[in-house]
Amino acid sequence: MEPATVSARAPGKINLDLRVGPRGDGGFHELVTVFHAVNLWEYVELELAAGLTCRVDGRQAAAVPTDSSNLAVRAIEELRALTGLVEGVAITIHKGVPVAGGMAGGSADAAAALLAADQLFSLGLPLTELERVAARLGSDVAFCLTGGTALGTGRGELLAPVLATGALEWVLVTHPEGLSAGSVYAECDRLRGERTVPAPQVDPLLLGALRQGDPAQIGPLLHNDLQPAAFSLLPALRETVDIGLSEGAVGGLVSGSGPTCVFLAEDADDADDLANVLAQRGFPGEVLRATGPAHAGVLGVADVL
Ligand SMILES: C[C@@](CO)(OP(=O)(O)O)[C@H](O)COP(=O)(O)OP(=O)(O)OC[C@H]1O[C@@H](n2ccc(N)nc2=O)[C@H](O)[C@@H]1O
Ligand SMILES: Nc1ncnc2c1ncn2[C@@H]1O[C@H](COP(=O)(O)OP(=O)(O)O)[C@@H](O)[C@H]1O
Repeated sequence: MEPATVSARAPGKINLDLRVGPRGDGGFHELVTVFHAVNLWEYVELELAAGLTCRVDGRQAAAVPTDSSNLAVRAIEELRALTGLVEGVAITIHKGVPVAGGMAGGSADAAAALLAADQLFSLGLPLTELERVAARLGSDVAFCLTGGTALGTGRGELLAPVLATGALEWVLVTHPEGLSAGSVYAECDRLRGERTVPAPQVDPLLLGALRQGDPAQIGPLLHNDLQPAAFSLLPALRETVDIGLSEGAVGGLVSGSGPTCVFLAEDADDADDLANVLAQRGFPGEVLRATGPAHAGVLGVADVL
């Protein structure tokens, strides 16, 4: 008997290093990025049902579409096209990652839906095949299938492991206004103007620091080429980053296309202290604690038939 319900979870991410090359012909930019998943989770439950439906609850759920533009719905549709599946599925998403926050929450939903569907329908697809499907859904989806700490190249969808040790302790400051990745890349292009942009390269010092697992070394090496564009579109973010750094973070920056700002602390106690201090500063968004690396996975099979 096939299980009737399967749940999976996938983490949100921070870009520890995001190097943006020139805009390519397809409109996408060549990237080199160090992805780092943290324990803010997207939970996706799939249940055998008639038709394909989607329900969303949790953080900022009202801002998430439930129609065929939802990335988890698109993930199931892509799998159906690939495998010839005809069964219907009811999708329930529980959001923990800020929406349009530069932390890949929608991508995590797509990734968790792929992991759960593979189990629900006993597809047994290899990771490489799931990554191919993921890449058709968005640049960050392939990383969200596994999480951890990884090097992304191409549009961000080509992955290689990064040798990283230890846990990293983060404080996150969200922003109530979302930023779309497309508009931030466009702003990055506008700010660059006619300047020649070199091929992107990861900072080897950061890779060395991650191997050591030393936050004090890692902090000053955090880098995001999209940060000036995010500051240009939402100037208040500059002050948020400055405040986090002045309150004792060992590093801080905008995550991906923003607007979430992330701060690295020396250890868990320092991160708790920093979170308490930042919570008093009256930012318009939330102050959250997170730890990385975090890993995606199928949670459990509930055989309710
Ligand atoms: C900026 C990053 C950094 O990890 O993450 P977020 O901040 O969105 O989480 C990613 O590159 C975003 O990935 P994702 O959000 O999956 O983007 P996609 O849906 O693939 O693309 C949305 C739009 O972003 C732009 N885009 C995306 C990836 C890339 N390498 N070059 C681009 O120029 C394109 O304009 C594209 O139409
Ligand atoms: N399952 C989903 N969860 C969140 N957003 C989604 C989802 N499916 C589609 N979207 C759309 O994608 C946009 C960006 O999503 P998200 O992944 O949260 O942010 P980011 O690209 O900044 O990491 C949202 O504004 C929303 O309209």
